[in-house]
Amino acid sequence: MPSSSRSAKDFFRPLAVGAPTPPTEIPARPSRAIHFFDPSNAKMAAKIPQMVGSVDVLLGNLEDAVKADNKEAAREGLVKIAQETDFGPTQLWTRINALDSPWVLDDLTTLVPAIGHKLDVIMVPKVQGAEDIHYVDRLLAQLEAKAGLEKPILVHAILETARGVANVEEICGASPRMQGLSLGPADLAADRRMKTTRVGGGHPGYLVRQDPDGSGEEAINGARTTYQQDLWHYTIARMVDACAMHGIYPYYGPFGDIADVVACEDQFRNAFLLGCVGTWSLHPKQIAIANRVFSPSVEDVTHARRVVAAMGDGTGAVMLDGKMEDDASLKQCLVMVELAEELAAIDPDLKKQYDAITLPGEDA
Ligand SMILES: CC(=O)SCCNC(=O)CCNC(=O)[C@H](O)C(C)(C)COP(=O)(O)OP(=O)(O)OC[C@H]1O[C@@H](n2cnc3c(N)ncnc32)[C@H](O)[C@@H]1OP(=O)(O)O
Ligand SMILES: CC(=O)C(=O)O
Ligand SMILES: [Mg+2]
Repeated sequence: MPSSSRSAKDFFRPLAVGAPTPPTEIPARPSRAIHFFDPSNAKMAAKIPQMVGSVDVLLGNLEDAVKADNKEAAREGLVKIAQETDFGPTQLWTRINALDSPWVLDDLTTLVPAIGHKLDVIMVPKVQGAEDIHYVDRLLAQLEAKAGLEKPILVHAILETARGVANVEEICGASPRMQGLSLGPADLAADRRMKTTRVGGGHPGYLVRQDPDGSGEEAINGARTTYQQDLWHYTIARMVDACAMHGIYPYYGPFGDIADVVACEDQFRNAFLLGCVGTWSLHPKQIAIANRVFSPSVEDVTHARRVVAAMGDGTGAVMLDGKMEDDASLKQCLVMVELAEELAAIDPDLKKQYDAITLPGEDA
């Protein structure tokens, strides 16, 4: 049951007369990389039409990282790009300004009538609780009705305040428009008064240390292995559970150390393994990393297909390569197989790789 003040029978009714009916299910559209661009930055904006087809989501950012003096130019720039570009299979998203900012009302009242028919998802920053989603939900319905839109615009919330994290389940269930959540590690760190100064990623001081080999000062000061820990594990795990419970999609967020492609890939992979479907890309070079990490490897798809084949009707237990497989490992393998199929449908390179897989006993 959605955590909404609306009754179950009203939950999927439009919130304004003439607005499109909200979805009862959120489609699983590939969104491995949500690529951010500043529509007020002429150099960046000029690159966007050429990026169509090479990235799953293009997101015109209007909030943080856009200078206050450029807020209007960013909004107008996004309208122009959206009107002039055929996005084909690539989704178009935007991140509006925060609900307590002086810009957000103009963001919504400009974008929905001008390009609402092209906008797939509106990302709302600094969401604190269901009340923020209810506000956006009603306003979007009114604007959609006025603009005569036929497809409802979906809503994505950024988890970047302590209150937002505490209310994560009610945020996910606040509206049938809810498409997903992203982690906002920079604002969240500030709001929690964490002692980091980075945009996402780890910290060398957040670690565990091997016990001393013996007792006394010499042992304590001796060589002891340390392991850096993931600062974001708890929040990502909460986000994944809340999203799964509500049938919506979790994403990692930004990785600000653009030069450190290795740690970026690790952070993305941790999120992928924990259940996230995608991440943000802040710079063109992060797109390839995200696409690689959030597409199951050929080895994983091969193994998953072998388990599916070995499990026959899907019940019972079998041994494969010395390991027990049963109904539950089959379900995990089906997650991989289905994701591979969804991605192959939009990514010809991946399709070629997955199509080339042959299982033992099959003809090559
Ligand atoms: C905490 C948060 O809220 S995170 C989300 C908000 N932040 C963002 O959206 C940041 C988006 N990204 C950016 O602003 C930029 O990538 C920066 C500032 C990080 C780096 O920008 P630059 O110093 O220009 O990077 P760099 O010199 O490597 O850029 C290479 C080229 O790629 C272009 N480019 C850089 N970032 C992007 C982008 N996100 N989209 C498209 N093109 C881009 C540059 O314009 C440049 O073009 P050129 O070769 O024609 O000169
Ligand atoms: C993603 C974001 O907005 C943040 O980390 O603050
Ligand atoms: Mg933020």
